[in-house]
Amino acid sequence: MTPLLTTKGLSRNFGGLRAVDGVDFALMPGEIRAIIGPNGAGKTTFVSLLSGRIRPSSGMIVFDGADITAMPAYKRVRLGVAYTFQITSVFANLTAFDNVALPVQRTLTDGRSKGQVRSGVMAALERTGLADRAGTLAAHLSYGHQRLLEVAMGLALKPRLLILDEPTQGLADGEIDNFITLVREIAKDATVLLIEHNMPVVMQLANRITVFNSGKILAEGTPGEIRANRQVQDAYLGATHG
Ligand SMILES: Nc1ncnc2c1ncn2[C@@H]1O[C@H](COP(=O)(O)OP(=O)(O)OP(=O)(O)O)[C@@H](O)[C@H]1O
Repeated sequence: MTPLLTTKGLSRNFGGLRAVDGVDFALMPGEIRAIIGPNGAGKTTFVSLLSGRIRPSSGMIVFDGADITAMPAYKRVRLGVAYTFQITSVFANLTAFDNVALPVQRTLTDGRSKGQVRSGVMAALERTGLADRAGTLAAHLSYGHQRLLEVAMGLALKPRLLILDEPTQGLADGEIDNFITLVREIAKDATVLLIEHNMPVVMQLANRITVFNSGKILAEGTPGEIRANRQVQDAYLGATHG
């Protein structure tokens, strides 16, 4: 199988700091990949490079066989790379429906109709369980529902790769269970890359886990392999699960 996305020697410096340092990475189509690692390990910088939100200092990014290293973010969105954190800041004064209508309209480049927008919006709201909140102002949604609305906005772009940055942060336990179900559902027709600090979520959801430390990949493997990895325990898991 050919990877959906690869990086070669991907690096990003901030002044003298190598936030991402020579990363070789490959993501297979259809997988759910979690990125974990201590604070400041370079996780957000890495996914920001993939989405085009920031530019690499050196290295290369290939998506579906095309070199996208120099491609602006909006073109990557058209290719199917959606980064919720970047694209989908929820507008508090718009309804859930109108928030999702924004990315739906972006996907309908030629000849959009009201009916097409409506069905695209409702499909994304239904998948995230927000259909009955369509008319609610985003500001009046619970925090958990606002996070789900971000996912709905990402889904509305019909991504082939959906990148989620700490999607369960601030969710209640019951909402986390629903979120796990939702991501499994999304992964039936997309590849999912998520940065996640909640270890039970990572262990349940991920097919494979990539561990970042000091801008580099420290380890990669199945949840079982990562749990058993001494270096990972020392650098990260030990610190959070004493
Ligand atoms: N725009 C920036 N300017 C300067 N330094 C930055 C910038 N963005 C990130 N950094 C630095 O790069 C390093 C990696 O940060 P990054 O946010 O990618 O880590 P992270 O693994 O996502 O951390 P966290 O889990 O805390 O979100 C950190 O030392 C951070 O301070």
